[in-house]
Amino acid sequence: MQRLIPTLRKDQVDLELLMLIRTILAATKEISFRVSQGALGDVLGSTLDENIQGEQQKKLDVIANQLIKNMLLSDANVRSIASEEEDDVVAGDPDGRFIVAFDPLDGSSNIDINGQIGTIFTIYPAKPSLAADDPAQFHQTGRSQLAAGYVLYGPSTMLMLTTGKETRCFTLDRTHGGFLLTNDKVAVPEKTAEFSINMANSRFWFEPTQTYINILLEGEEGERNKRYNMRWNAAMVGDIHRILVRGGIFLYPPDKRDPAKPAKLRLLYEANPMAMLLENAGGAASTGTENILDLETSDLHQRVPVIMGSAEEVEFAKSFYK
Ligand SMILES: O=P(O)(O)OC[C@H]1O[C@](O)(COP(=O)(O)O)[C@@H](O)[C@@H]1O
Ligand SMILES: [Mg+2]
Ligand SMILES: [Mg+2]
Repeated sequence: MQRLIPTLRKDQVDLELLMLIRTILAATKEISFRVSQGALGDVLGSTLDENIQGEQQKKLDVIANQLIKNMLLSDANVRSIASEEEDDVVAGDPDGRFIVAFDPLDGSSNIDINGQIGTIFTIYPAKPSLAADDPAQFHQTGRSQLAAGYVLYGPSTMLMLTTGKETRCFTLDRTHGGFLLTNDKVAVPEKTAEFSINMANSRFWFEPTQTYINILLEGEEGERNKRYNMRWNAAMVGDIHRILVRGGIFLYPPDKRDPAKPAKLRLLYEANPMAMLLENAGGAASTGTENILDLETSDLHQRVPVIMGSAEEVEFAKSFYK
C-alpha cells in the first residue's frame, strides 16, 4: 500500500505544501494517541473556559488546539493561523507562503462518550502584502484552498485529503505510524436515500427546510418515491465521512432558536474544507442559495447554512430555498 508522501509527490504537490501537510498530520497522530488513551490519558471532561463563540471548551479541544498550533508555529512556511478555539489570528512566520485554518476537535460533545470525533483543516495561499496577524489573510473564497482534509478518530484513524485533484482516503497504520492510501479516488454516489439533520430542531426550522424534510419523511408515498433512512452523528466529521463512503445528504440549516446565530457551522474551518472534499469526490455543497466554495470569508468565525452530499439530492434540496 502506498504511503502518503509518495502519493502526494505523484500528484506533483508543491514540496513546501507537502511538508506542511506532514506537519499537521504529525500533530493529529499525537491527538489520535491521546484520544485512544481516553480516561487513562486525562483528556476527558470540560475546562472552565468558553471559546469566543460562547461554547464551553472540552479538555481535548484545548489540547488538540495547542498541539496543532505549536506544530504549525514550527513551520517557517506558515504565515497565519486561524482556529475555532482561538479568538484572533495567530501570527506565524512573516514570510510564510501559506495560511492554515482548523477545527482542532470536531464533534466535541462525542468526546466523553467514546464517539466519533475528528480534526478538520484547510490550507490557503498567504497574501504577501498583508501582515501575518491580519485577519484579512483569510478573506478568500473556498475556491482558493490549496488542500483540505480531516482526520477522523474512529475505530481506526483515517485521513481524507484533497490537494485539488481527487479526494483520497488514508488509514493510519499504527504498526509503523504512517498514513497508508486505502482509497485513491473517493466517489460519492450521485443519488441517496439517507439524510442527516438534527430533527430535534425541526420546530425552529424555516419553511423551506420543513417542506423538504417532510417530503423525505413521506417515503415511497411522497414525491421522491423512496424510503429514506436517517443518521445523525453529532459530529460533522463523522456524518461527512459516511457520505463520502456511501452517499447521503447532510444539512445544518439556519433556524429560529437564536436570532443572533441563525446558522451553526463555521465557514472557514468546517464548511469550506468539507465542501472541497465533497466536490472533488463528485458531491455538492451549498448554503441553499449559493455554492459554499464561492462565498468569500469576511469574518474568521463566520457561520453558514450547510447542505452537502450526494449531488442529485443536494440539487433537489436546493429547489426549496430559491
Ligand atoms: O449538537 P448539534 O446541534 O446536533 O450540532 C452538531 C454539530 O455541531 C458540531 O459538533 C460543531 O463542531 P464542534 O464540536 O467543533 O463545535 C458539528 O460537528 C456537528 O455537526
Ligand atoms: Mg466543529
Ligand atoms: Mg471544534
